[in-house]
Amino acid sequence: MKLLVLGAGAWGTALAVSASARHEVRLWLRDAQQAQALRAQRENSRYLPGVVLPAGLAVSDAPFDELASRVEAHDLAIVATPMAGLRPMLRQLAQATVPVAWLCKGFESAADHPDGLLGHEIQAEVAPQLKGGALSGPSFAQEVARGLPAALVAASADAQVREALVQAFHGPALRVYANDDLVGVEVGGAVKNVLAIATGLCDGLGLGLNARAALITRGLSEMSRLGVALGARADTFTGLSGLGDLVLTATGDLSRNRRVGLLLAQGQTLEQVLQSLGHVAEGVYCARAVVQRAARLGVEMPISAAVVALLDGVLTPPEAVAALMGRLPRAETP
Ligand SMILES: NC(=O)C1=CN([C@@H]2O[C@H](COP(=O)(O)OP(=O)(O)OC[C@H]3O[C@@H](n4cnc5c(N)ncnc54)[C@H](O)[C@@H]3O)[C@@H](O)[C@H]2O)C=CC1
Ligand SMILES: O=C(CO)COP(=O)(O)O
Repeated sequence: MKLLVLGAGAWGTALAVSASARHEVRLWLRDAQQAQALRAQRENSRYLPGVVLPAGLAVSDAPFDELASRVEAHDLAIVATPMAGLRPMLRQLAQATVPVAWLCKGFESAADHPDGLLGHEIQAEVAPQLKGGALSGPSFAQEVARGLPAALVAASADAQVREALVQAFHGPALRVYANDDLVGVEVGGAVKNVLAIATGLCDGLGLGLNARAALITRGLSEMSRLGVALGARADTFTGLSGLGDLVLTATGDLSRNRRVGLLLAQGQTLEQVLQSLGHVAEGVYCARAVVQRAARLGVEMPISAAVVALLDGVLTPPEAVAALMGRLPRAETP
């Protein structure tokens, strides 16, 4: 297959490296200088240091407005930008006839769009003809790039997109499962980032393993409630993009979202935390949209709401914990 990966952060680069073993892959960057550095060093030292780019992996810095025509020379295009770049990219690719899948996990930030849309909702607005879908699931870029085993989920309402993703990325170290519940897969990928901030905070404050297990379990419950209200299937949330990615991101120290919580617990300001990360932490940008969409649907999301209050500086870390622990007793609902 011929694959075009649009965006060379940690995850786009890792997947391009992984797929290069079996396919012809072109990795596109918007920054010509960075592209030149990748070609010269055969390494993405800014976003994925220590991983050699295979000789067969091509690096492109074609102008953004030429992407629409260039994409047609490929069998599949992967949008590997953060959520903030998805809308402009899908608008650019709106006429593409080849399948297009995105990797970003989030709701569009309330700062970028008042409705806080998921990827497939953005697509419906700006590229309704496109054959679109999402590749998600528990997968730290550094491990996938090193060829360690992982399992992903290829989600789309369109079987052609699911099949293209499986054909492109399923291999000896990556299992790719198909799922037609795109809403559920996207909600799982988005909400787990917000919950990972909460779990990082919990661990950073030294609240113990019991508290962490409670947060993950009740977090999964609020993720599923929102997803089902948005039209997802409940069982998607016990799958790779729900429970799977929640466990990985909430407990794995490679997670940038978890790190946000850990560093806030140490007393750093959000600005200091974001400066030190050097990568995107989508939970920071979409937490407010998660809570606002939930509120419009009458869905209670107390953990996510506490994260928003923390990020806004309305509550300190101990106050956020007190707000959650001080809630009235209630029946355990899934
Ligand atoms: N790193 C990981 O292990 C995984 C990341 N993801 C998701 O993939 C998406 C990208 O994450 P990473 O590659 O890790 O991010 P990163 O922070 O490593 O790199 C971001 C890349 O996007 C580019 N970029 C930033 N803003 C942009 C914009 N507005 N338009 C176009 N390009 C833009 C940057 O130049 C950089 O190349 C995120 O939504 C993340 O949640 C999903 C699975 C695993
Ligand atoms: O989505 C991820 C793993 O599946 C990466 O999580 P972070 O963005 O928190 O690093």
